[in-house]
Amino acid sequence: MITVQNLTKRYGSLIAVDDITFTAPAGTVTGFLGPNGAGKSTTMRVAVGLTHATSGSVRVLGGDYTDLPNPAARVGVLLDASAQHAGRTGREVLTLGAMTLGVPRSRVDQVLEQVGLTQRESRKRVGTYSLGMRQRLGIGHALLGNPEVLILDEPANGLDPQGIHWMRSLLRVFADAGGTVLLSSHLLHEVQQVADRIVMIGNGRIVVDAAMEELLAEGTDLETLFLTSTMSTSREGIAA
Ligand SMILES: Nc1ncnc2c1ncn2[C@@H]1O[C@H](COP(=O)(O)OP(=O)(O)OP(=O)(O)O)[C@@H](O)[C@H]1O
Repeated sequence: MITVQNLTKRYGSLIAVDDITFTAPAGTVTGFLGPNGAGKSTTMRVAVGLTHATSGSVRVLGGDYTDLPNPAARVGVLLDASAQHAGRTGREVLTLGAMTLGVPRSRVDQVLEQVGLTQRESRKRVGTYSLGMRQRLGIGHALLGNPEVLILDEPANGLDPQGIHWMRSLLRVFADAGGTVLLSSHLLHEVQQVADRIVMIGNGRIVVDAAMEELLAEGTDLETLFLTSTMSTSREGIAA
C-alpha cells in the first residue's frame, strides 16, 4: 500500500504538488494520470526518497521508503528507462542489480525471460537498445527483488502492441497476487484496460480519485474524463 498524505512539493515559487492525498491499496493497479507537468513524477520521486517533500508525506508499506530495510527488494521502481548506463549490457545491469539486492544471480535469467529480452539481446550494450527494450529492462530491474510494490513512471512508452499487452498482463497478475501498483501513463486506453483505481491530477491538485468501475459506470471513457477534468489545468487549456 502507498499512502500519500497532504503532500506538497515546491520548487522555489512553483508549486509542483499541492496538498494531495490519496491511497494506492494493495491488490490493485492505481492509474496515476495528469497532463504534462501535473506533478506525477514529482510525487513518485518523493515516494522513493529521491526528492524531499516540502510538507506532507508518502508512506510505502507503512513507512518512509528510505526507512525500509533493503527498500529496493520490497519496492520495484522504474522512473526513467532512458537513464540506464548506456555502456553496460542488459545482463550486466541486472546482474549488478541482483548483487546489490542480495538476490541469487539465477534471478537474472528468470527476469530476462519474464520481460521478454532474449539471451542475445541481454548481451548487447544498453546504448544500442530501443526505448521499448530499455523499458523491458527497467521493468525487469524493478522485478528483480520480487517486490510487493511497483512504482512505474510511463513504463509503456516505446513498447510495441505485444509489449503493452504483456505489461498489462504482468501488472494484472502482480496486483491479483496482492501487490500494489502505482502506474503513471499517458496511454489512457491502456490504463483503462488495467487500472482498478484512477487518481488524476492537474496543476498539482487531485481532480479525480475513484474506482475505475465507478467511472465507467457513469458511461464515460477515460480519455473524455481526462480531457474534461484536466482541461483548465493543462497547457492547452491554459492557452485556450
Ligand atoms: N527539479 C525540478 N526543479 C524545478 N522544477 C521542477 C523540477 N522537477 C519538476 N519540476 C516542475 O514541477 C512540475 C511538475 O513536474 P512533474 O515532472 O512532476 O510532472 P509530470 O506530471 O510527471 O509531467 P509529465 O507528464 O510531463 O512527465 C513541472 O512544472 C516541472 O517543471
